[in-house]
Amino acid sequence: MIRAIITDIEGTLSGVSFTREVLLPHAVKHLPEFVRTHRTVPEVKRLLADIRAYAGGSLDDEALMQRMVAWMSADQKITPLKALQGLIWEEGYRRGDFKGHVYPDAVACLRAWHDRGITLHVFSSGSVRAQEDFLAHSEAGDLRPLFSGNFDTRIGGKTHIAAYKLITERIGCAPGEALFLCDDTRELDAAAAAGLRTTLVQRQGAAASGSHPVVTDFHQIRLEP
Ligand SMILES: CSCCC(=O)C(=O)COP(=O)(O)O
Ligand SMILES: [Mg+2]
Repeated sequence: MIRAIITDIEGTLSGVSFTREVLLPHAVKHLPEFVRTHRTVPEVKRLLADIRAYAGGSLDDEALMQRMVAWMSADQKITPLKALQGLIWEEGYRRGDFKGHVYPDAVACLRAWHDRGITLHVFSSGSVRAQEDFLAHSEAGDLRPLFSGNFDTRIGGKTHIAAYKLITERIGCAPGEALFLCDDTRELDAAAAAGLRTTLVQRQGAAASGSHPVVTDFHQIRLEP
């Protein structure tokens, strides 16, 4: 029996184009000004130091800025970079520059599963803070009350089996009682290896499936074995 559902965001609950065409360009555009005005804020200072270390440690400020822009433009999922993006997006959501895109079928099913007593969780490369802002400012309103927990790559990489074991431990269910919904087969493979049930969400209806059940819409998701 499924007691917990864990969902990815980009490509699953939300369109890839929202990240690529709205969020990432926003972060790239506002990065220089954000760094200039926040570089002494302890959290930002620590994230910049972590990103510089990830880049090899030797880049000067200008080179680091160029590297961050290149990584963001390529949607690189680097944990401290994702955390920095989350801080930049927070201001964008607050100003009303955009709302989080969510597929209506996903919202309807999440509400129904929540009403049935299934707990809902997010596991995304976006930082927990970015996830919460996305849910709070979604096109369908504030979705945070539906969710019992959020996880980002600080718990482990999304292709790492250990991350899924830790998540189910934190949720307090057996791996086999959790269903992971995602658009990335490598992430689903890791979840399945950890013992979770899995479903591949292919919003574009593409062909590749492998060993995971495939849906194009949340209404097609089966919770029964
Ligand atoms: C709310 S996070 C915005 C999307 C994002 O930046 C991201 O990296 C999502 O990746 P996912 O793991 O959800 O595919
Ligand atoms: Mg995804």
